[in-house]
Amino acid sequence: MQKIDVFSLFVAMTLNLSIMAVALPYFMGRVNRAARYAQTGIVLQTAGWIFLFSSSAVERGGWADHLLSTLAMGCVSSGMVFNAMAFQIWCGRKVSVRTPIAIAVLMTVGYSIGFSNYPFRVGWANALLALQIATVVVELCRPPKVAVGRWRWLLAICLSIQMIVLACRAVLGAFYTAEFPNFFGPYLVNQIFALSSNSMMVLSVVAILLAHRDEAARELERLAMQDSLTGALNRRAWLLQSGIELASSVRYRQPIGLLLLDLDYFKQINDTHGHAVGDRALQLFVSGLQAVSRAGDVFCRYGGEEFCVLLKCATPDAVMAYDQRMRQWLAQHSIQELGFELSYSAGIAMREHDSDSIDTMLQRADVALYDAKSQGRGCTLASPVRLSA
Ligand SMILES: Nc1nc2c(ncn2[C@@H]2O[C@H](COP(=O)(O)OP(=O)(O)OP(=O)(O)O)[C@@H](O)[C@H]2O)c(=O)[nH]1
Repeated sequence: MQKIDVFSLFVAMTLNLSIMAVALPYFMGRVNRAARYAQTGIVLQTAGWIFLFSSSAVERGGWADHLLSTLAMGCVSSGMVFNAMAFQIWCGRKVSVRTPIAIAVLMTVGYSIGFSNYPFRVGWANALLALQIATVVVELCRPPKVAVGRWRWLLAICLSIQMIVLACRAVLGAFYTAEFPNFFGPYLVNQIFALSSNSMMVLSVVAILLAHRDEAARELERLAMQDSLTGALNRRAWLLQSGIELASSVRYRQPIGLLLLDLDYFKQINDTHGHAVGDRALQLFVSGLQAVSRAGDVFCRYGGEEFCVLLKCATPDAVMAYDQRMRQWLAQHSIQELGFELSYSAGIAMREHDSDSIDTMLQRADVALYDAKSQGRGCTLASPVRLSA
């Protein structure tokens, strides 16, 4: 252990961090907010270490040492804030980093004020950095809001190790100053710190790349399931989910209904008001479906200006009630938001036999919809009976 050269280990780590700080943005290309935060975190950590090295090259305790060391503390702690923001987004949470920011400010200001007192500044900086990391570890251990991979535990372990070593350095620096007079000296805790910092840095970057890959996979899945204009499920995703719901309705002997809705004279809307207004009408229609849907109702943009809703545990009356709520919602909102009345025709199909599939129900709903169009539009039919107007 005596042969381990702390200074060289930290130089190697800073060099690797610097390469990463430059290479990651270049190789990751255009990335979203979380990855940008993580990259910024790495850049700040790198800057922190460079300042720390620079401070060891100037007169010890002088103004340059004071300035460079304070900048180092500010960069390292704010780097952790950016990392914390990235981790929160990757865990599907809202960004909330008031505590890590408060600790970063408190640590940097306290460090600068107490700079001339070595035991104080070492104890203070290391203890608060350990505390800041603890808040990030706690966040990582909370159940995430989206499905995330094992990178979360990898990061939690890496950060916990860093936190323990920092806490040890805080105690040694503050209370055993004579045996621990500087950062790069050949002391056991420095050697452990240098070794763990090196390996944890490599593992943390691996975890960050894994988190980024996870997020990209989630985004691809979302794009594959969602209609990009309206945010509603697309036909493929709806068919998948509807198949499952239909099977479950057979298994538990529950009624299930399907409503196929088609906007009236939509070509005319596009021709008269322009394509952008047509797009807004589609988005408004989906807002309406969202507003009137209840738990268990699954809707999608089936294609063009056609939408489909599957209503679980719904009798024909419940499907009609849904249709009425939607017509009321449109009557209240369309003129106000679009400047004209938006109406639709619809067809209803209930599951009649255990052997019914979504396809057969869609065919029946389509026949009813065709009849509704033929009868003048703006109404809902469940073939062969006209149910509403
Ligand atoms: N703005 C916009 N228009 C779309 C989109 N998708 C399909 N359309 C248009 O929707 C129109 C559908 O026209 P039709 O099938 O004749 O339907 P319609 O005019 O509503 O006629 P009826 O259904 O019989 O009342 C076409 O002009 C399509 O170009 C879209 O994403 N945005």
